[in-house]
Amino acid sequence: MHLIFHKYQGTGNDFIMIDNRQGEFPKNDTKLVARLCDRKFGIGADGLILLENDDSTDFRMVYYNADGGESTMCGNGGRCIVAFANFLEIIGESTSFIAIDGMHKASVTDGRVRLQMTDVDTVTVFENYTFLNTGSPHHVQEVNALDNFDVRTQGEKLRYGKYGKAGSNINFVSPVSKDEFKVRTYERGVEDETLSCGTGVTAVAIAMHSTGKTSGNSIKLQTPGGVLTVSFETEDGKYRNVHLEGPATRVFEGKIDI
Ligand SMILES: N[C@@H](CCC[C@H](N)C(=O)O)C(=O)O
Repeated sequence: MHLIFHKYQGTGNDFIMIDNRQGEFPKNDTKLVARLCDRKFGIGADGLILLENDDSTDFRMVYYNADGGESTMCGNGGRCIVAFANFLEIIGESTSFIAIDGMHKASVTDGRVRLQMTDVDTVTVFENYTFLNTGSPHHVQEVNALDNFDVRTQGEKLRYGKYGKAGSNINFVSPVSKDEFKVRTYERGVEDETLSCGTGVTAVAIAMHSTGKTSGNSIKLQTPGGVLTVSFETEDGKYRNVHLEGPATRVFEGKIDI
C-alpha cells in the first residue's frame, strides 16, 4: 500500500501534507506518523498535517508533531495548509478553516500567507520569562548571544523541568531593534530546535509588547529559517486580530510505501 504526500515548508519549518478528504489515512497510527516524519527512515518533517472536509468552513486542519502525537495549533503549518488548499484549488485567495484551536481566516498571495491566529487574553509575566498560549503553549525568555546559545540543551531542560508531562515549546529571544527580534525555538513533539515556529514567534511578539520591550504592533521576527511578521491590536491588555505572515512553499510531492 502506498501514500501520496506533498511536502511544504514555511521559513524552514517543514511538513508532510496529506489530502485526507476521502478519510483514508489511519489517524490513530502514531507509529506511522512518526516513521513518515523520520528524516532517515521516512520522508522527514517537523510535523504531518491532514487536510480534511469540514461542514462549515473550507477545510479542517489536523496536526501531528514529528513524534507521531496529535498536537495543538501549528502557525507555520497553518500557513502551509492554506498554500496547499490553494494548490488543490479548494480555495482561492482567501479562506476560513477549522483547526484544533478554532476557526482561522487567512489569505494567500504570491507565495505568502497571512493567517489570523487565536486571540490572546492571558500573558503571564515572571521575573525572567513570560508564558502564554497562542494556540500552543510557549515559554519566552530573553538571552544574550542568541547565535551561540545552546537551544537544544537549555530548551530540553525547561520543557521537561518546568512544564511537566504536557510540556511547552521554549523560545529564546534577543532584540535586534525597536520592532525586530531574533528568535530560536525548541519545539515540543519534535524535541529539538526547529528552524522556525509560527505560534512561537507570535508568542514572542506578544510577550515583547506585553513586557514593554516594544511598543509597536507590527513586529518582525528573524528565525534561523527566515523572517516572519506578527501584527495585532490591543484591548485592555488583551491581544486581538493577531496575524502571522510569511512565505509558505511547496517543495515536492511523492509516493511512499506504508
Ligand atoms: N511548529 C509549530 C508549533 C507546532 C506545535 C508544537 N510543536 C506543540 O506541540 O506545541 C508552529 O509553527 O506553530
